[in-house]
Parts: sequence; structure tokens; C-alpha cells
Amino acid sequence: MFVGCGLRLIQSKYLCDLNFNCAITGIRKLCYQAPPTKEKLSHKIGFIGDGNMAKAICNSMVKKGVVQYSQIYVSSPYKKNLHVWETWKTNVSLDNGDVAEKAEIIFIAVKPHMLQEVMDLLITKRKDQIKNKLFVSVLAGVTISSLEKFISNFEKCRVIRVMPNTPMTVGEGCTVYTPGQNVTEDDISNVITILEKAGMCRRVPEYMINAVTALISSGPAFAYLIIEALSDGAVKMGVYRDISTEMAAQTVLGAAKMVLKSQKHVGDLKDDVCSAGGTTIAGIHALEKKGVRGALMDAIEAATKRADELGQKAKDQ
Ligand SMILES: NC(=O)C1=CN([C@@H]2O[C@H](COP(=O)(O)OP(=O)(O)OC[C@H]3O[C@@H](n4cnc5c(N)ncnc54)[C@H](OP(=O)(O)O)[C@@H]3O)[C@@H](O)[C@H]2O)C=CC1
Ligand SMILES: O=C(O)[C@@H]1CCC=N1
Repeated sequence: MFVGCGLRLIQSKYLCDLNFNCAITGIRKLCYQAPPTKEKLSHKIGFIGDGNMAKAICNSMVKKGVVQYSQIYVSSPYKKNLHVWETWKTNVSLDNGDVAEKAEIIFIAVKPHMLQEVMDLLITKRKDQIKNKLFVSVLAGVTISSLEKFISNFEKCRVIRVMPNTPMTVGEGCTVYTPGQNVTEDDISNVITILEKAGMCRRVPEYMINAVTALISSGPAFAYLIIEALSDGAVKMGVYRDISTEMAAQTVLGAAKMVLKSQKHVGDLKDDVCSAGGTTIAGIHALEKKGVRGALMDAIEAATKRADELGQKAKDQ
């Protein structure tokens, strides 16, 4: 079928195949195979850690009707942090043990360096009360084997490592997950019900997850920087700031949708915009002279290496 086709055609056909969920094998097939999701969950969902990621997951679940705020349990040692959760009428506690004891699906959403302290306290204070739970880690870099070291202290507990991103707040998230051993199909179904309603959700083998963390979890920050810089350029050339930022964001959003929906290779889409002797190719030349592609590749490499380091630190603890 592809004999004599250019690489771009093969790649764009490949993207279509992925979109239509056909003709894929091996690890790629694994990425797209998942148990069916559910409409709603009746479980109590816990968050140990009350920050940006916990809020993004909680609010996207509630917005999509997967759970109600009354099903959410959240803890932080700092009362001031819990105020906003109280206004949502979730169940709050200053003791992580309460959340681990009451909730059935528990998101660990603290910073990676806090993991040891948090889990050691749970083991010391609540080991016998915490049974049959599903722990879901969003910690950058921290491996399933590091997590299972702690989880194995609690009877019949299981762990899934997920890597989400904050755009799930607006229903445009991108999340990956890797199940630990002993996780059931129903566990996976419950977790992807939460994640898929908030955007794209794919399973990946664990060896990919740090690079994917760089791409999808750090990626929004890279995209914000690019949008801000595009807006700065327009301001420099005389466009008002408020409209330039809005237009820069909509342009990036539109370009992203073209990549996902047009079934064309991303390079062909770029070429479609570049008229011979026109404005765009002049801009592309300026970007290439500054090494923008290399800079973005370096950003993914640096963020991946940092996730590797965070994972190593957690292992060494
Ligand atoms: N932000 C993102 O886009 C993404 C983050 N992640 C991961 O999510 C995790 C959380 O990140 P993020 O939400 O950004 O971080 P935040 O700092 O916003 O949230 C962590 C929260 O945990 C609180 N906290 C501190 N100590 C404890 C404790 N002992 N028990 C319970 N809570 C505690 C912190 O309080 P205080 O601030 O007052 O110390 C803070 O509010 C990290 O592991 C990160 O790698 C993954 C993907 C994307
Ligand atoms: O910067 C961080 O470490 C976290 C994890 C990925 C996105 N934010």
C-alpha cells in the first residue's frame, strides 16, 4: 500500500490509523486498548495533597458528572489550603490518614520529595485500617516499583501510575497511565473513567512515562511560553496586548486541531501556510535561524532527565 509513497504520506496515514483505532500492533496497540469506561463512579475518591493537580482532577471529574463533590475526600496539613475545598463542600481533613482510610480510590498528589514522609506516616499510624485501596500516583518520575514498596505495607492495595496535565480543567487534558501489578481491569476502568472524560487518555509502558511527562505534563508550560512570545511579537508590531494574547491562543488551538483532525502530516500543514515568497516562510526562516526546533527538543530532553532524577531520588530514599 505504501510502496512509492513519501514518508509524510506514510506518517499521515499512520496518524489516521491511530485515530480510527485500526491496523496497530504491539506496544502501540496497548496504548489504545482499555476496558470500557463508566458514566459515573459511586466510589469515594481521595486526594492526599491539595494543590494544582489535585484541584484539576477533582474539578474535571465533577464538571463531567463522574462524581459529586460530596464523594471527594482531601487532606493537607495546612488548614489555609483546604479553605477552597471547603467552599466546594468536599470532605476535608488535616490528617492524610483520614483520606486513606475513608476513600476507596486515593490520588497521591504531593510533590515527589514528600512521598516518603507521607507514606511513612500512613504506615506508622494507619497500617491496619488501610486495606483494599487503589492508590493512583501523579508524582513525576516516581516509578511503580518505588510506589509498590510503600503500598505493599497495606493489605491488598494496588497502585496505578498516571501522568496528567492541568488542561484537563477545561476538558482538554492529556493523560497517560501504567498499571502496577495486581491492578484489576475494574481499577483501570475506574481510573480511565476519571481521566478520559477530561480529555485524551492513553496507556504507555513505564519506560516511556518520563519522556511523556516532559511532553504532556510540562508541555502546557512550554506552550504558554510560546503563546506569550507570539503575543509579545504582535505587541511589538503594534497590536494591543489583550487581543494579541487571545488571538495567539486561538491560533495555536486551531493549529493543534488541524494536526489532530485533518489527517495530514504536520509538515504538510506547515507547507500549506507558506506561500512562495510570502510572509510565513520569512517568519519560518527567522525561527530556523534561532534554532527553535532544537530548543524545543532540548526542553523535552531536559524535562525527561529531571523526571529521571526525581525518580532516582525517590528510589534512594
Ligand atoms: N502541576 C502539574 O501540572 C503537574 C503536576 N504533577 C505532579 O503532581 C504532584 C503535585 O503537583 P502540584 O499539584 O503541581 O503541586 P502543589 O504544590 O500545587 O500541590 C501539592 C500540595 O500538597 C500540599 N502538601 C505539602 N505537604 C503535604 C503533606 N504532608 N500531606 C498532604 N499535602 C501536603 C502542599 O501544601 P503547601 O504548598 O502549602 O506546602 C500543596 O498544596 C507532583 O508530584 C507533580 O509531580 C503531575 C503532572 C502535572
Ligand atoms: O514541573 C513539575 O515537576 C510538574 C510535573 C510535570 C508538570 N509539573
